[in-house]
Amino acid sequence: MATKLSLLQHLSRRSFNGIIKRAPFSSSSSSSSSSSSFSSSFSSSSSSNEQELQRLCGEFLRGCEEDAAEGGVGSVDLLLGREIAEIKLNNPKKRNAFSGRMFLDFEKVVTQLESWKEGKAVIIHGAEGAFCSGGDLDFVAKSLMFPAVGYQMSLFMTHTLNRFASLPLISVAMVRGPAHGGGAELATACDYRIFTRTAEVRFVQARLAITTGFGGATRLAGIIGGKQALKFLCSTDPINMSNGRQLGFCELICKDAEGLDITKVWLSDVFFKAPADIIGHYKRLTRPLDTTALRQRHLEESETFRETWGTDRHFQAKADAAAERLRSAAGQRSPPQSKAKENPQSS
Ligand SMILES: CC[C@@H](C(=O)O)C(=O)SCCNC(=O)CCNC(=O)[C@H](O)C(C)(C)COP(=O)(O)OP(=O)(O)OC[C@H]1O[C@@H](n2cnc3c(N)ncnc32)[C@H](O)[C@@H]1OP(=O)(O)O
Repeated sequence: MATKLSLLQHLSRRSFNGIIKRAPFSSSSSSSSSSSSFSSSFSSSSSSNEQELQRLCGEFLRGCEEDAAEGGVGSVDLLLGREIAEIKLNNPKKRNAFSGRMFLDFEKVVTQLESWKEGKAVIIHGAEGAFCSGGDLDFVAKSLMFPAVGYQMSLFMTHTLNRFASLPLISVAMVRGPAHGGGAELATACDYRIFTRTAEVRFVQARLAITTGFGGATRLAGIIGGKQALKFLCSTDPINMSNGRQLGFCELICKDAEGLDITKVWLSDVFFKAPADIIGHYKRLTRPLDTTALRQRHLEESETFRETWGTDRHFQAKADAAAERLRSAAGQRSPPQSKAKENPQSS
């Protein structure tokens, strides 16, 4: 039912209901350089819905700026080559989890790529043996555990990944090691995925009693079909070298050390006979026919995320998962799941 409402109607009924007043990101008085650079990326927006989207994303970015100013770790680095751009997620001590600073960086990288006319492809990968372990749980715990702020994050990342997916470039996620939670969602925003032997794409959100926040469920269903997507989202089973190609999720599997080189050779062999502008035209001409329905589904995904994010059940499941990680690091068996996970009314 929520999806039938316009974003603006929906927000006025549900977003600013007091929860957001407690949320650290709710301050809307200050303006900042990166929020204004973000705003400029909505250049064609004129409707009130899009202004509202812009405002909420701006608020999320201001919170990210606070994290960066307080010494937030990690970065998203862009390396522009002759034909290929490389985006490196760089927070290796946390398996390249997204800190506030990295959300900011990622948006800036997408803005830069939007004006890169010479390029043909972009590869996204992670530093030091991991792709990305999702949101930085320290940043999440400090600043994001409110439904209204989770919603801001979800709108922001879904929109930024849609901008990324619309670049006139062939995009590839080179997945080495874990791509969990938001990291798995990131991999779905690319045109193609190349796995190394250690790749493990896992939509762990269900275990955390939340749904996907970055548009990943909609995108996964587009890649492997609704029936398979439903299984991997609910079971949290991994997509890896044993099933990735069969599912149509990844194109190739290679050794860890060769991931980047193989990806570049594959891009060049398959795509680079075409000039950059022709690649851009074909990107546009092969995009989904019904983008309105896609946007509507993404909005529904963000609204569903808000329903599940920051609830008691989410807090409990997050604590259970952390305890489980500690136990498995210590080589112990896990006890039964907590009651909170079984009872959707507990939030
Ligand atoms: C916010 C968006 C939301 C969404 O919409 O999906 C999310 O993304 S929620 C976050 C979902 N992600 C997770 O729950 C992943 C948690 N991490 C893991 O399960 C494991 O770390 C791993 C990714 C499978 C890697 O395992 P392993 O290689 O064995 O490494 P360690 O577990 O020892 O981790 C090393 C180091 O990194 C820290 N770490 C890992 N992930 C995160 C994270 N997401 N945020 C912050 N820190 C993270 C981990 O705590 C270890 O730190 P030290 O103990 O200090 O070395």
